[in-house]
Amino acid sequence: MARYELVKRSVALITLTNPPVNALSSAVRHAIAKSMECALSDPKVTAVVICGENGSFCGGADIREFAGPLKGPPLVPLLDAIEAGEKPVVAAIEGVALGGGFELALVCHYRIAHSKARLGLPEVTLGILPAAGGTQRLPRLIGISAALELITTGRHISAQEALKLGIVDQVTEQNACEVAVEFALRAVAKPLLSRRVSMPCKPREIRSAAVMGIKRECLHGHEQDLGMVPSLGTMGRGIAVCLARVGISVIAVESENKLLETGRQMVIGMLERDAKRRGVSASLNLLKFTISLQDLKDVNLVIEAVFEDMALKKRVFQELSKVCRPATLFCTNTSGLDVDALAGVTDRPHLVVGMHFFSPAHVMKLLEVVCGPRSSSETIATAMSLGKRMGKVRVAVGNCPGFVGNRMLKPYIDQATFLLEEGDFGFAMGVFRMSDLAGLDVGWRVWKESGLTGSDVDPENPPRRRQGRRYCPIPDMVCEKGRFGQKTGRGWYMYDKRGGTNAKPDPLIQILLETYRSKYGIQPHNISNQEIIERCLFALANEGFRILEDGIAARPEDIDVIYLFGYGFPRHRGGPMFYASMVGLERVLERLEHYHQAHPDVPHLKPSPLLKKLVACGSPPVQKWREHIKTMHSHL
Ligand SMILES: CC(C)(COP(=O)(O)OP(=O)(O)OC[C@H]1O[C@@H](n2cnc3c(N)ncnc32)[C@H](O)[C@@H]1OP(=O)(O)O)[C@@H](O)C(=O)NCCC(=O)NCCSC(=O)/C=C/CCCCCCCCCCCCC(=O)O
Repeated sequence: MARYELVKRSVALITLTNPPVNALSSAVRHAIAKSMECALSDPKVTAVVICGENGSFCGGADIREFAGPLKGPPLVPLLDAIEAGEKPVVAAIEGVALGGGFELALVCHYRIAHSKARLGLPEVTLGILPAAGGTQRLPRLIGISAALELITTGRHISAQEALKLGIVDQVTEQNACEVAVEFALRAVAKPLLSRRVSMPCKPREIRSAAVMGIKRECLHGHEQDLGMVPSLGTMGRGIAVCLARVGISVIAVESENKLLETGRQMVIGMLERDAKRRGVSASLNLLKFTISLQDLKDVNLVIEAVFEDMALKKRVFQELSKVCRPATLFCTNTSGLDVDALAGVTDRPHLVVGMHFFSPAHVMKLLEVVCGPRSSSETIATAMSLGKRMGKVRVAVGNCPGFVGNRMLKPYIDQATFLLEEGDFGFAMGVFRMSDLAGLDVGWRVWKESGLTGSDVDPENPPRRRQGRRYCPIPDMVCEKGRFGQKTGRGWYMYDKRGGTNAKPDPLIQILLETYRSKYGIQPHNISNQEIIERCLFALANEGFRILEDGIAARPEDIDVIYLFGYGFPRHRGGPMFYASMVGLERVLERLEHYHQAHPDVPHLKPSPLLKKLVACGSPPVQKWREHIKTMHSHL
């Protein structure tokens, strides 16, 4: 009922032999179980291929046995054992893989299909469910909506459709079995964890973590450890508190005893206040403070929270690679830098992931887990699970400048400053308060690094244009006056003291604006509330559509969660993407087209192709947008 042979010296070839369609009769199930046992226990065997005789993989349950009592080995444990095995198993699908046959293919770690093959779960046509794992594995492999459609219709799909959906790994015109054998040989050294469809990648248990921060001004310092001074900054302190209060032992890194003592007292104070509020005792025994990087040699995971500077972060990661165990995970707390570039300087790019905490880290709920192209599934799962343990709302996002939240801020802030330049709406908009809170120097530094402002800009360049598009230099002018927001007591608003939160309009900003407008001959005009809202929020959502197209966020709901929990988007509006759907995608498109026509030098106002596509498809509800997105990131 199944033939077992060794091919290419190391591949166990299991051929189902139950004509006419190699259905899973009791004898076939028995033979598969025996063959798998042989293959897994034979040291000569490094990989397995399962195929069917006479050009048919497997037609599912043997309908000839339906009339009698159920007998023979149950299918589910057999399939689970194939999937859990430590040797790669490849399904070579010719003819049909239906019902239990398809479920057998789903437990194999790879699937090769002949171009004429057909796959499907026809159980519904028999009045039953694909209960040998089909209802669980298929949605995990291709997503709930695509799987539901196949399960509830029972329709057969072609090999080409299966490839498009991500069910098979390769379609071939040649002998599928021969192709699968070659494929299996190449799969031998590869990790199997992420290929087991039913098992979401298991996160590692994190018992000890290190948090390190380094002050910006120490970038060019000359301390012994890193050639710079580690310091427990605001983010580092917040992260250390989050870790300790959920029972993870923390080593906090400092560079000198004075800074160490200050950081220690602040973290302990925060933990004690937190414990008092929650009526528990503070877990101070979990904390260790050190000035020696060598103390990190045994930790499971490091969260680097140094100043937002690529060169500095790279140096830190190079040093950490030398000190830490090869299996230690490296997380970078960055609000927008390239996680993969950092991974590239380490000896373990697959163990590097971004953890974008929001300040103050022990209060703010949101955590963007930034998946670099080389971050392994286990690394991502560990960061997600650690975030869960820390009580965070976690969203896995892709790696691009600013990730999701901060990338979307750019068009939003741009619109707010253009509106400020053009018109007279006072300072009623949240974006200016938010910028003062975050620190105006943060964006200023990013614009400088990207050549939008600063000494790299050609003096001949028109002041209100950069890189071929409209630019508003007013934020630079504010920063040039040393007005960095709340922390300096002056920004877009004035505050009663440094670090004060009581914002008042500042007549000096009004004067700055008037001088600026008269210099450039700008006639201020009244701008309606509607235009302010539309330009800011539709530009924000438009970037969200681009993020979805680029595969940086897996679904619109993720973007909404980021904006609700990290950026204070009004809850009752549901987030920028839901808001756009409530306004009506047609209306959003029409207004963006209108504003882009009026401001052709602002590319962010140009409607994104996905928005246009959704409108062309009749503006489906948010939950259905995913079906119209081409790029899918399997690890998000
Ligand atoms: C598409 C087809 C496969 C082929 O179509 P076509 O090319 O047009 O040819 P046909 O003329 O239709 O068929 C050719 C011949 O093949 C026979 N045939 C087809 N399918 C089967 C089959 N599944 N079993 C047996 N024989 C089959 C057909 O009768 C023809 O024969 P003949 O020439 O007339 O002699 C098409 O045929 C097709 O669509 N087939 C049906 C596919 C199907 O519905 N499959 C079943 C789906 S349900 C399923 O798979 C469920 C799986 C659950 C697990 C099953 C395992 C059993 C577990 C029980 C264990 C319990 C033990 C418990 C013990 C304990 O715990 O105590």
